[in-house]
Amino acid sequence: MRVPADAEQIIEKLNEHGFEAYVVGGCVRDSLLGKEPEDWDITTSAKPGEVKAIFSRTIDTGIQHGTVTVMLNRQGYEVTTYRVDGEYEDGRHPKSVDFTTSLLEDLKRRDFTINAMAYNGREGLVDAFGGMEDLENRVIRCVGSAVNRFTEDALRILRAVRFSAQLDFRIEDETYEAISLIAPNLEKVSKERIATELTKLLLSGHPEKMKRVSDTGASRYISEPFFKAAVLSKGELRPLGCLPAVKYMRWAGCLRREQGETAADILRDLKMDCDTMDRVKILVSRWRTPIAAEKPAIRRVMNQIPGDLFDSLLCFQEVFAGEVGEGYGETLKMVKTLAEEIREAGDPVNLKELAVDGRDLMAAGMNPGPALGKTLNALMEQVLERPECNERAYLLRAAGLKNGIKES
Ligand SMILES: Nc1ccn([C@@H]2O[C@H](COP(=O)(O)OP(=O)(O)OP(=O)(O)O)[C@@H](O)[C@H]2O)c(=O)n1
Repeated sequence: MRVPADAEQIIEKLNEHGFEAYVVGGCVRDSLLGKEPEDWDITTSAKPGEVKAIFSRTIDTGIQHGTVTVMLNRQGYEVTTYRVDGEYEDGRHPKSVDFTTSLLEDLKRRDFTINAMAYNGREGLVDAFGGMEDLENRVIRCVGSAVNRFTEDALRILRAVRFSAQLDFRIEDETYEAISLIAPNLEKVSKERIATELTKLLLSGHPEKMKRVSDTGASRYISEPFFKAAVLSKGELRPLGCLPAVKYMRWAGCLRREQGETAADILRDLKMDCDTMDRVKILVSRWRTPIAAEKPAIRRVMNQIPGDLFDSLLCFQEVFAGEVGEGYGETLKMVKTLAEEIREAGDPVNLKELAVDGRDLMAAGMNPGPALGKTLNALMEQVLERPECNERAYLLRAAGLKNGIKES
């Protein structure tokens, strides 16, 4: 396994001071799968205070959970003391923590065999629970008793489905059975943690595995409104994988049968960020409406939604073209070509690009107030229809104002 030089250095330094240290968890799993790990976590026999005494630059990112971040070459490495923990309170950290002096004890309390391997240059791979075999057989299996692992942290139920979707692994029988049994505990897990897992699942290569969550009955304890609204039939979920792996696109795909407002409410309940919520709302409320293959109609849509969302909308409609209407795929091709031409020509599609603004109208004699906004919108409407009208003198005349007052 190729461990980055910085992580090696941290392990060696801990060794020099008489402590054990290994890279552990997701980074070991991903390396063995030939993927580049996002971050390298280190587990050690050193207590947080001892870690801090050894390294010159550290941050107390989770000292109460035994985690100290060691900074090396502007990169942060989470160094966590061997621990055996109780309930989890967020994705990585338990509420309470008991330290242990044994690597095996630490590995034993981890969720899945594929996540319970450690490695260092001296000892090689430490794989006490058959993680490597499960990686080879493409299996998600809890370490030891699945009931116990899920009882320690019910979010692990969703993690099991999420890893099976990310890696395209099957869930081993005992683990699968324990899901239904412990699922009621999901009711106590915070919405934020749940939403993070659901997002990872939706962004995975197999978002259709979301169906697993309802098959096991776990959906009932997560978000009734979401699972009621979500398109969950396997065939209908599969196209989600054709959408770009962009958070709001995948959520919108899953909630596409809903009204925009309802979709937003569901996401609000899951404590989703506002930007995602707004984008999902726009996509969900607009995607079923076909766009006519005519430039004014296209410019109007460009005017109505934020710039970067226009392409997302077309992409979304492309994936679900059959659901928009028969033959819509062909129309969409023309829409795309015309949209390209609109952009190349630099046609004005929003108020900022209009050749007059509120100040121009006031300088030409208009009083401030709602009428001014209405006039600007009416002028915009004209320009969306005929972009060649986007000329100051023409627009002022069209607004019923005398041209040139501003200059005089
Ligand atoms: N509820 C949890 C969360 C984490 N872990 C352990 O902590 C490691 C790191 O957790 P995390 O960073 O959340 O997951 P990764 O496995 O690294 O995967 P990803 O980064 O894709 O979430 C996991 O590999 C696993 O050993 C666990 O046992 N139970």
